[in-house]
Amino acid sequence: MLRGCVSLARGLRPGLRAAPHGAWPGPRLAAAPQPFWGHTAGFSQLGRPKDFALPNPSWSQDMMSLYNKFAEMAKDGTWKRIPSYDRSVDHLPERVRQAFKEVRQDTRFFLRNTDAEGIGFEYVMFLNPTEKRIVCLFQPGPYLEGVSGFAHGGSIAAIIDSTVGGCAIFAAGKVMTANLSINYRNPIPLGSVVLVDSKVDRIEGRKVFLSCEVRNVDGQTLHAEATALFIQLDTKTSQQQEACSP
Ligand SMILES: CCCCCCCC/C=C\CCCCCCCC(=O)SCCNC(=O)CCNC(=O)[C@H](O)C(C)(C)COP(=O)(O)OP(=O)(O)OC[C@H]1O[C@@H](n2cnc3c(N)ncnc32)[C@H](O)[C@@H]1OP(=O)(O)O
Repeated sequence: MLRGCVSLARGLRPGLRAAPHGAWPGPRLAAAPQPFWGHTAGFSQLGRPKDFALPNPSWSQDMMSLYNKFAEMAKDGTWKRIPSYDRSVDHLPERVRQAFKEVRQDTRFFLRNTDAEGIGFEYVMFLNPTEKRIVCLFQPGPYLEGVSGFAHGGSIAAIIDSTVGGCAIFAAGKVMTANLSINYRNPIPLGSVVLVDSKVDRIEGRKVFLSCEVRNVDGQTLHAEATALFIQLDTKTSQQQEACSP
């Protein structure tokens, strides 16, 4: 099974290649609380608060097996684990966060909206900078229920949006989702593990086009497939591989 997972992670999307990165505040948001994911620039975790994208006791054997496999592949730099925090601003490198000292303190990143382990979004993302691709290992907990026993479609959309969003940020800096189109093919059982495999297809001016597949661990079941369009908000901050620097 694990072999299947790895081949899935490596070869699921042979057509998908390459990309850079970035983040957000848009012109229309200038007067609003500053959004920020723009800086792909540093998936760094120096001096950061709790990193949620690390194993915890709620992770199933499948989740751990996949995590260990990707961690192994990360040793040569092919893949990079993306740290994950409970506030969006904490994803920014220190030098960038300094500019956000005035942002409100009561916010919470949607996918990390609970401290309890295992009941909500359990996930970890790995970035392949060369392929401009992010694979997210996702274990939906019981608080994500939609149809009895299965993950709510909105929660699936959220994890897809964030995974392709990570790719778009990496490729283009400050971005926002303009379009997300999802075909739900098979329900995702709560507590199971799926791979959300996303990549940048192409960039045309400010438009970043991406695609994504959600499959089970052996790759045989397609749970969902999606396409997305992200719009780059600030071309001046566009960066390419800087985000990959440690
Ligand atoms: C969080 C921590 C991150 C840390 C980073 C590292 C860690 C990575 C890990 C994890 C990453 C997590 C990432 C999360 C990701 C979540 C993202 C969201 O959910 S965003 C919320 C939902 N989206 C909105 O609320 C947008 C609302 N819409 C707007 O604000 C605007 O419409 C916007 C900015 C999208 C575009 O507005 P304009 O004024 O800048 O640009 P215009 O001129 O309208 O469009 C530009 C071009 O794009 C086309 N376009 C725009 N929208 C389109 C659409 N829906 N479909 C097709 N084309 C569209 C237009 O036709 C135009 O094309 P022509 O230049 O004329 O060829």
